[in-house]
Amino acid sequence: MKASDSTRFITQAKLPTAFGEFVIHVFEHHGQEHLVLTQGDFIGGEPILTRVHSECLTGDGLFSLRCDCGPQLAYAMEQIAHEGVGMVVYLRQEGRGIGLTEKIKAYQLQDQGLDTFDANVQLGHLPDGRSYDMLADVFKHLNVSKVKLMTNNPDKIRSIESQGVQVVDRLPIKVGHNTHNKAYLKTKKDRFLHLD
Ligand SMILES: Nc1nc2c(ncn2[C@@H]2O[C@H](COP(=O)(O)OP(=O)(O)OP(=O)(O)O)[C@@H](O)[C@H]2O)c(=O)[nH]1
Ligand SMILES: [Zn+2]
Repeated sequence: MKASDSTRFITQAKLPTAFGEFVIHVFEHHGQEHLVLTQGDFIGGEPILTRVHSECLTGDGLFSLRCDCGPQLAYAMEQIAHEGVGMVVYLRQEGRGIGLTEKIKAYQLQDQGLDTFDANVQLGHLPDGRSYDMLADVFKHLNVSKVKLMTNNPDKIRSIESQGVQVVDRLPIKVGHNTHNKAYLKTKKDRFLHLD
């Protein structure tokens, strides 16, 4: 790995939240900031309850019902607080890596009848343009080698394992279903092969 490919730890601070006190860690990879919220002490070798969450400004910050991101994030933080130990890796990969403006363009195409997969393709993007390469250094910095991963996305599990981190358990995360995101969630199962 070239030095420029590595993920650098920048700083950390306390972050009191509605779900208890976390520590927020800032990392930098290719000029992009990524965040990790941790709670509790990580004991080397213990599997850590983990959510690897992709940025969704509309869902995480603006209460959008088009997706399930906001409730998934809240659920993950709640579960971590319940366990007392865990982390949310918050990757700044808005719109599955295509960015906010392109995601809203994809929404416009979905308003016209395309599904989320085809909308990305029509705009000239991969259906899912995310990469998880930055995670190896992040996990190493935090001394995490095993995770209990909250996800329905099989790609995410494979990508994380390819970074040398063992996914010892996969915990489904099924919250935030509503009438507006019914088709979106069906497409995730049918075309992105998301798990139950
Ligand atoms: N391009 C695009 N991105 C979207 C759309 N809806 C949500 N996103 C983005 O998708 C990402 C979340 O991906 P999801 O497929 O919901 O979930 P996941 O992270 O793959 O899987 P889980 O771990 O099970 O939640 C976020 O970056 C959102 O901004 C959409 O219609 N088009
Ligand atoms: Zn979302």
